[in-house]
Amino acid sequence: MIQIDIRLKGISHSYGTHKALDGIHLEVSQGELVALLGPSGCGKTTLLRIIAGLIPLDPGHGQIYFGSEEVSTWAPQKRNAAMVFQSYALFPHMTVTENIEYGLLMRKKDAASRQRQVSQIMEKVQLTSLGTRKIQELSGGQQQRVALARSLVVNPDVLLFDEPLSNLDEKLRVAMRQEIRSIQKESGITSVYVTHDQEEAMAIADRIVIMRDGQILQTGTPREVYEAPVNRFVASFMGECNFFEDAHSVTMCRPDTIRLSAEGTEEGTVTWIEYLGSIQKVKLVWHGRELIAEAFTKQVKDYPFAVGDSIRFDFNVSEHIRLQQ
Ligand SMILES: Nc1ncnc2c1ncn2[C@@H]1O[C@H](COP(=O)(O)OP(=O)(O)OP(=O)(O)O)[C@@H](O)[C@H]1O
Repeated sequence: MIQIDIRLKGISHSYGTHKALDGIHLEVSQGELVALLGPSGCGKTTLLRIIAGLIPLDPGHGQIYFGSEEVSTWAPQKRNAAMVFQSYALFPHMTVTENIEYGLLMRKKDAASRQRQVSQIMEKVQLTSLGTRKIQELSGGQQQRVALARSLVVNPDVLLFDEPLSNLDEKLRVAMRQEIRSIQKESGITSVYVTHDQEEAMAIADRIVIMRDGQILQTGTPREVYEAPVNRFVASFMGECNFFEDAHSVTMCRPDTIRLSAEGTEEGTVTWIEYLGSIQKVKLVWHGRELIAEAFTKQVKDYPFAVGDSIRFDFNVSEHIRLQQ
């Protein structure tokens, strides 16, 4: 297959007077999966729909390239991009096979190649045994798999995911995101994946794009945006943090870098404990300010504490991350 990259240059979009996207520059490499992550209303869906061609790009509001082709004004069908939605958008009265075959029929493929391509894809997403079932006879996870198969079968150059897992329960979401990740890697289709779930983005993406108010704040690998966030917003969006501020700078540390131990040189008072199985979250007051720490439950067994106790801990200031204000 031919792998293509996606390049977005200076994309802007307004709904009436509201500027939903403001000069977005982004490159997605061949075979890469990039997640667009940000709070509700930051412009993720608008950007995805512009890439798909479902929202036309106004003249002078940027350019979109798929490989060496500028596709900015192309109709959605011509772009050969497939979308996977949270609402599945399947035909309920048709069988699994018919749903998957639909895109090939529209492209006027002959019966033999339709059958071959449909059965290959059904095997890949483990639907072979469910081919004759109607959509309403499937679970949410199985329906999502049909949606994925239906997108893959037409051999798209680009896969666009719009919060595909948000209708599923937690366990299924985790299983499906691993499946999507491995199918995407195996097929090597350049992909953009919209989510507002930071953990999902970290698990699935090669790189994460953090957006706010129609702009990109940071782009990086999951590790980069978690461990080296550029500012407070990105730091907080990627996980809990303790901020330290003086007149000249802001630094932060993640809760797991505060080490609770009887030998610790600092001392605080425990105000709150959240038991989460293998780890426990602990709030403590230290020199009049609140810190959030995290400890492995097996370590807590060696150094037990309760709310109201005085607790010892260490944190290494040299490990703190310096932020732009
Ligand atoms: N059709 C529309 N008409 C007017 N405003 C819109 C329209 N669609 C989206 N918006 C506004 O544009 C901004 C960006 O919306 P968009 O749907 O792209 O955000 P999002 O990051 O995908 O949010 P969510 O996570 O809630 O889906 C929001 O402020 C939204 O209210």
